[in-house]
Amino acid sequence: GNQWGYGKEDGPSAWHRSYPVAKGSRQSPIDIIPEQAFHDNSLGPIIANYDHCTSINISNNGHSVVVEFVDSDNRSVIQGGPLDNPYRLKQFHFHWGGKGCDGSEHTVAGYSYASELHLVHWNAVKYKTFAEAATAPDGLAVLGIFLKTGDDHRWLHTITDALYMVKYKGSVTDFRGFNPKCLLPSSLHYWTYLGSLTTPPLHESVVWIVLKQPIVVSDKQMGKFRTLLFTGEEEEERIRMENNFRPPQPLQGRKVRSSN
Ligand SMILES: CCCCCNS(=O)(=O)c1cc(S(N)(=O)=O)ccc1C(=O)O
Ligand SMILES: [Zn+2]
Repeated sequence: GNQWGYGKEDGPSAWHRSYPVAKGSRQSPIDIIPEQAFHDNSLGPIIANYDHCTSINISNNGHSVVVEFVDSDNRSVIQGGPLDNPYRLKQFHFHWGGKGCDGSEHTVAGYSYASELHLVHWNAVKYKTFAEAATAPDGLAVLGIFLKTGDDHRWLHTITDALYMVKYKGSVTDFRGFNPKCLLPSSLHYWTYLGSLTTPPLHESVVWIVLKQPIVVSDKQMGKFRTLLFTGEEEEERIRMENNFRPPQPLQGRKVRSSN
């Protein structure tokens, strides 16, 4: 089957065996070097219209914790910036490290953050389904937001307080009325480049928009992510969900652009 993970045997260095695109020319994440990014004045601001979003549930898929949204219309979209049209919000999830270790996927001049939030959107103007968009070169737009540790994040509690209900792989529970705009930093300045999913199937279908300003969360809140398990309730072995991040991949001559 498609069992992949973040362990020694099934982790990122082994993914290429089942997913040869892992060695492709536009893989993610990458190390972003701010001084080498191209300031593109034609890059407008990112506009996230999440006020009419409808969250459905929160789940543990064995790789991360995921909040899914209704994406049957354009009620919650991201547009502007490098995007030619609105992209629909489908889900968001996180990547994080272990106790005291950082776990972001993108790095900034070699610097890792504690965690990285990914808001996944798809191009419903050009493609009929998410699955079709997920394999198209301009099919997905993922908004990446760094998390650094410090004070408590006022709104992240809504998520961390629900994690005990999705401790085990395969668990899902209702999660209504959550608006992810409360997880955005005050500045929407960003870097953007063409890349891929950072988990199998690693499709090279993502326009990445990585915000420069991290949000601040507490160590305690990060610790709650690490109470999740990679393993299911029925499994004997309990493996703590942590270090679920792919390391930076070769830039292969790609240009990283920077908004003002
Ligand atoms: C049809 C196959 C699509 C698989 C990708 N699904 S996804 O929601 O875009 C996704 C993106 C990402 S990522 N890190 O944004 O590339 C990670 C996991 C998933 C997931 O499947 O949960
Ligand atoms: Zn992700």
